[in-house]
Amino acid sequence: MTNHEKANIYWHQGQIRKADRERLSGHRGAVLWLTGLPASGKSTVAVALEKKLFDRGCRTYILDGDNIRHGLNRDLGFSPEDRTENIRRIGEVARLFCDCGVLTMVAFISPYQSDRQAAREAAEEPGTFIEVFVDCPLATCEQRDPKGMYRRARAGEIQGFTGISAPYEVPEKPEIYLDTGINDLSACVDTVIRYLEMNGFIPA
Ligand SMILES: Nc1ncnc2c1ncn2[C@@H]1O[C@H](COP(=O)(O)OS(=O)(=O)O)[C@@H](OP(=O)(O)O)[C@H]1O
Ligand SMILES: Nc1ncnc2c1ncn2[C@@H]1O[C@H](COP(=O)(O)OP(=O)(O)O)[C@@H](O)[C@H]1O
Repeated sequence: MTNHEKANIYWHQGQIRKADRERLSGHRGAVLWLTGLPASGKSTVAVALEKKLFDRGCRTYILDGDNIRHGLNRDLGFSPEDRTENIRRIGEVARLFCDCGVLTMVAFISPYQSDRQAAREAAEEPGTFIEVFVDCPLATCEQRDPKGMYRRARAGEIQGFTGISAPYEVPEKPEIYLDTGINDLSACVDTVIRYLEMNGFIPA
Protein backbone atom coordinates (compact mmCIF):
# COMPACT_ATOMS: atom_id res chain seq x y z
CA MET A 1 0.00 0.00 0.00
CA THR A 2 1.44 3.41 -0.97
CA ASN A 3 1.50 6.39 1.42
CA HIS A 4 -1.24 8.02 -0.66
CA GLU A 5 -3.47 4.96 -0.35
CA LYS A 6 -2.88 4.98 3.39
CA ALA A 7 -4.05 8.63 3.43
CA ASN A 8 -7.10 7.67 1.28
CA ILE A 9 -5.91 9.74 -1.68
CA TYR A 10 -6.35 8.14 -5.11
CA TRP A 11 -5.54 9.08 -8.70
CA HIS A 12 -8.38 9.73 -11.17
CA GLN A 13 -7.49 8.96 -14.77
CA GLY A 14 -9.19 11.07 -17.47
CA GLN A 15 -9.98 9.86 -20.98
CA ILE A 16 -7.69 12.31 -22.76
CA ARG A 17 -3.96 11.72 -22.55
CA LYS A 18 -0.93 13.85 -23.27
CA ALA A 19 -0.43 12.15 -26.64
CA ASP A 20 -4.03 13.08 -27.61
CA ARG A 21 -3.41 16.74 -26.76
CA GLU A 22 -0.13 16.68 -28.66
CA ARG A 23 -1.90 15.31 -31.75
CA LEU A 24 -4.30 18.26 -31.58
CA SER A 25 -1.41 20.76 -31.26
CA GLY A 26 0.78 19.19 -33.94
CA HIS A 27 3.82 19.22 -31.68
CA ARG A 28 5.01 17.67 -28.43
CA GLY A 29 4.88 19.14 -24.94
CA ALA A 30 8.15 19.81 -23.11
CA VAL A 31 9.67 21.66 -20.19
CA LEU A 32 12.47 23.96 -21.29
CA TRP A 33 14.14 24.66 -17.95
CA LEU A 34 16.30 27.78 -18.25
CA THR A 35 18.71 28.11 -15.35
CA GLY A 36 21.48 30.64 -14.78
CA LEU A 37 22.74 33.60 -12.80
CA PRO A 38 20.64 36.75 -12.43
CA ALA A 39 20.94 38.80 -15.65
CA SER A 40 22.40 35.85 -17.58
CA GLY A 41 19.48 36.17 -20.02
CA LYS A 42 16.88 33.59 -18.93
CA SER A 43 13.85 35.87 -19.32
CA THR A 44 15.13 37.50 -22.50
CA VAL A 45 15.76 34.13 -24.16
CA ALA A 46 12.42 32.73 -22.93
CA VAL A 47 10.46 35.69 -24.36
CA ALA A 48 12.20 35.60 -27.77
CA LEU A 49 11.94 31.82 -27.94
CA GLU A 50 8.24 31.89 -27.11
CA LYS A 51 7.58 34.48 -29.84
CA LYS A 52 9.37 32.37 -32.44
CA LEU A 53 7.56 29.17 -31.43
CA PHE A 54 4.18 30.91 -31.19
CA ASP A 55 4.64 32.41 -34.67
CA ARG A 56 5.20 28.85 -35.92
CA GLY A 57 1.82 27.82 -34.50
CA CYS A 58 3.02 26.19 -31.26
CA ARG A 59 1.23 26.30 -27.92
CA THR A 60 3.58 27.97 -25.47
CA TYR A 61 3.79 29.42 -21.97
CA ILE A 62 6.45 31.11 -19.85
CA LEU A 63 6.78 30.51 -16.12
CA ASP A 64 9.14 33.28 -14.95
CA GLY A 65 10.51 33.50 -11.40
CA ASP A 66 9.87 37.23 -11.15
CA ASN A 67 6.21 36.78 -12.14
CA ILE A 68 5.44 33.62 -10.19
CA ARG A 69 6.84 35.22 -7.04
CA HIS A 70 4.08 37.87 -7.37
CA GLY A 71 1.38 35.19 -7.03
CA LEU A 72 1.69 31.46 -6.44
CA ASN A 73 5.04 31.80 -4.63
CA ARG A 74 4.51 35.19 -2.99
CA ASP A 75 5.04 33.59 0.43
CA LEU A 76 8.61 32.54 -0.40
CA GLY A 77 11.88 34.42 0.07
CA PHE A 78 15.45 33.56 -0.90
CA SER A 79 16.66 31.30 1.90
CA PRO A 80 17.95 27.94 0.62
CA GLU A 81 14.75 26.27 1.96
CA ASP A 82 12.47 28.79 0.25
CA ARG A 83 14.34 28.48 -3.05
CA THR A 84 13.95 24.68 -2.85
CA GLU A 85 10.20 25.04 -2.25
CA ASN A 86 10.01 27.63 -5.06
CA ILE A 87 11.56 25.15 -7.50
CA ARG A 88 9.53 22.20 -6.19
CA ARG A 89 6.26 24.05 -6.82
CA ILE A 90 7.28 25.29 -10.23
CA GLY A 91 8.53 21.84 -11.20
CA GLU A 92 5.03 20.53 -10.47
CA VAL A 93 3.35 23.37 -12.36
CA ALA A 94 5.68 22.84 -15.33
CA ARG A 95 4.80 19.14 -15.32
CA LEU A 96 1.10 20.02 -15.59
CA PHE A 97 1.71 22.43 -18.46
CA CYS A 98 3.82 19.81 -20.21
CA ASP A 99 1.01 17.27 -19.73
CA CYS A 100 -1.26 19.78 -21.51
CA GLY A 101 1.06 19.44 -24.53
CA VAL A 102 2.44 22.96 -24.12
CA LEU A 103 6.03 24.00 -24.82
CA THR A 104 6.70 25.41 -21.36
CA MET A 105 9.61 27.75 -20.73
CA VAL A 106 10.72 27.95 -17.10
CA ALA A 107 13.00 30.89 -16.27
CA PHE A 108 14.17 30.57 -12.67
CA ILE A 109 17.71 30.91 -11.29
CA SER A 110 17.19 27.44 -9.74
CA PRO A 111 20.68 27.51 -8.23
CA TYR A 112 20.75 24.04 -6.67
CA GLN A 113 21.53 20.93 -8.70
CA SER A 114 19.39 18.72 -6.41
CA ASP A 115 16.31 20.94 -6.90
CA ARG A 116 16.72 20.88 -10.67
CA GLN A 117 17.13 17.09 -10.53
CA ALA A 118 13.90 16.82 -8.52
CA ALA A 119 12.10 18.94 -11.15
CA ARG A 120 13.49 16.64 -13.85
CA GLU A 121 12.17 13.61 -11.99
CA ALA A 122 8.76 15.29 -11.55
CA ALA A 123 8.41 15.59 -15.33
CA GLU A 124 6.64 12.34 -16.07
CA GLU A 125 7.93 11.36 -19.48
CA PRO A 126 11.67 10.80 -19.94
CA GLY A 127 13.20 13.28 -22.38
CA THR A 128 10.54 15.96 -21.91
CA PHE A 129 12.62 17.87 -19.33
CA ILE A 130 15.19 19.88 -21.26
CA GLU A 131 17.70 21.68 -19.08
CA VAL A 132 18.99 24.84 -20.75
CA PHE A 133 22.06 26.29 -19.06
CA VAL A 134 22.01 30.04 -19.76
CA ASP A 135 25.66 30.72 -19.09
CA CYS A 136 27.34 34.10 -18.87
CA PRO A 137 30.39 35.30 -16.93
CA LEU A 138 29.48 36.90 -13.63
CA ALA A 139 31.34 40.09 -14.64
CA THR A 140 29.14 40.45 -17.74
CA CYS A 141 25.96 39.79 -15.74
CA GLU A 142 27.06 42.44 -13.28
CA GLN A 143 27.76 44.89 -16.08
CA ARG A 144 24.31 44.29 -17.62
CA ASP A 145 22.46 44.43 -14.30
CA PRO A 146 19.11 45.39 -15.92
CA LYS A 147 17.34 45.66 -12.55
CA GLY A 148 20.23 47.17 -10.57
CA MET A 149 20.24 44.11 -8.28
CA TYR A 150 23.97 43.41 -8.41
CA ARG A 151 24.72 47.02 -7.54
CA ARG A 152 22.40 46.76 -4.54
CA ALA A 153 23.86 43.38 -3.54
CA ARG A 154 27.42 44.78 -3.70
CA ALA A 155 26.27 47.72 -1.58
CA GLY A 156 25.03 45.24 1.03
CA GLU A 157 21.38 46.15 0.48
CA ILE A 158 20.42 42.60 -0.62
CA GLN A 159 21.63 39.63 1.46
CA GLY A 160 22.26 36.20 -0.03
CA PHE A 161 22.23 37.37 -3.63
CA THR A 162 23.04 34.60 -6.14
CA GLY A 163 26.52 34.97 -7.62
CA ILE A 164 27.62 37.46 -4.95
CA SER A 165 26.74 36.05 -1.56
CA ALA A 166 24.74 32.92 -2.40
CA PRO A 167 25.83 29.93 -4.50
CA TYR A 168 24.97 28.94 -8.06
CA GLU A 169 25.67 25.28 -8.85
CA VAL A 170 26.57 24.94 -12.52
CA PRO A 171 24.60 22.23 -14.42
CA GLU A 172 26.78 19.18 -15.09
CA LYS A 173 25.05 17.81 -18.19
CA PRO A 174 22.48 20.26 -19.55
CA GLU A 175 20.69 19.20 -22.72
CA ILE A 176 21.33 22.68 -24.17
CA TYR A 177 24.19 25.06 -23.44
CA LEU A 178 23.84 28.75 -24.31
CA ASP A 179 26.66 31.24 -23.81
CA THR A 180 24.90 34.60 -23.83
CA GLY A 181 28.21 36.37 -23.15
CA ILE A 182 29.44 35.40 -26.61
CA ASN A 183 26.37 34.59 -28.73
CA ASP A 184 23.68 37.09 -29.55
CA LEU A 185 20.02 36.54 -28.71
CA SER A 186 18.92 35.22 -32.10
CA ALA A 187 21.78 32.67 -32.17
CA CYS A 188 20.75 31.45 -28.70
CA VAL A 189 17.11 31.11 -29.74
CA ASP A 190 18.09 29.26 -32.92
CA THR A 191 20.13 26.77 -30.88
CA VAL A 192 17.03 25.86 -28.87
CA ILE A 193 14.78 25.70 -31.94
CA ARG A 194 17.27 23.35 -33.65
CA TYR A 195 17.29 21.08 -30.58
CA LEU A 196 13.48 20.93 -30.59
CA GLU A 197 13.39 20.14 -34.32
CA MET A 198 16.14 17.53 -34.19
CA ASN A 199 14.55 15.75 -31.25
CA GLY A 200 11.07 15.65 -32.76
CA PHE A 201 9.36 18.13 -30.42
CA ILE A 202 8.32 20.43 -33.26
CA PRO A 203 8.12 19.78 -36.99
CA ALA A 204 11.28 20.81 -38.87
N1 LIG B 1 18.69 37.24 -2.88
C1 LIG B 1 18.36 37.12 -4.17
N2 LIG B 1 19.03 36.24 -4.96
C2 LIG B 1 18.70 36.10 -6.25
N3 LIG B 1 17.71 36.81 -6.86
C3 LIG B 1 17.00 37.68 -6.12
C4 LIG B 1 17.31 37.89 -4.75
N4 LIG B 1 16.45 38.83 -4.27
C5 LIG B 1 15.67 39.22 -5.28
N5 LIG B 1 15.98 38.52 -6.41
C6 LIG B 1 15.25 38.65 -7.69
O1 LIG B 1 14.48 37.47 -7.83
C7 LIG B 1 14.70 36.85 -9.08
C8 LIG B 1 15.02 35.36 -8.93
O2 LIG B 1 13.93 34.64 -8.53
P1 LIG B 1 13.92 33.06 -8.76
O3 LIG B 1 12.58 32.58 -8.29
O4 LIG B 1 14.30 32.76 -10.16
O5 LIG B 1 15.08 32.57 -7.77
S1 LIG B 1 15.39 31.09 -7.29
O6 LIG B 1 15.26 30.17 -8.44
O7 LIG B 1 14.47 30.73 -6.22
O8 LIG B 1 16.78 31.13 -6.78
C9 LIG B 1 15.94 37.51 -9.67
O9 LIG B 1 15.58 37.76 -11.01
P2 LIG B 1 16.49 37.33 -12.28
O10 LIG B 1 17.49 38.40 -12.36
O11 LIG B 1 15.49 37.38 -13.39
O12 LIG B 1 17.08 35.97 -12.11
C10 LIG B 1 16.15 38.78 -8.88
O13 LIG B 1 15.69 39.89 -9.60
N1 LIG C 1 22.50 36.66 -26.02
C1 LIG C 1 21.72 37.22 -25.08
N2 LIG C 1 20.70 36.53 -24.58
C2 LIG C 1 19.91 37.05 -23.60
N3 LIG C 1 20.07 38.29 -23.06
C3 LIG C 1 21.10 39.03 -23.54
C4 LIG C 1 21.96 38.53 -24.55
N4 LIG C 1 22.88 39.47 -24.83
C5 LIG C 1 22.61 40.53 -24.03
N5 LIG C 1 21.52 40.27 -23.26
C6 LIG C 1 20.96 41.23 -22.25
O1 LIG C 1 21.18 40.70 -20.95
C7 LIG C 1 20.12 41.06 -20.06
C8 LIG C 1 19.54 39.79 -19.47
O2 LIG C 1 18.50 40.11 -18.57
P1 LIG C 1 17.35 39.08 -18.20
O3 LIG C 1 16.83 38.43 -19.42
O4 LIG C 1 16.39 39.80 -17.31
O5 LIG C 1 18.19 37.98 -17.37
P2 LIG C 1 17.67 36.94 -16.27
O6 LIG C 1 16.23 36.60 -16.60
O7 LIG C 1 18.59 35.78 -16.39
O8 LIG C 1 17.80 37.66 -14.96
C9 LIG C 1 19.11 41.83 -20.89
O9 LIG C 1 19.31 43.21 -20.70
C10 LIG C 1 19.45 41.41 -22.34
O10 LIG C 1 19.12 42.40 -23.29
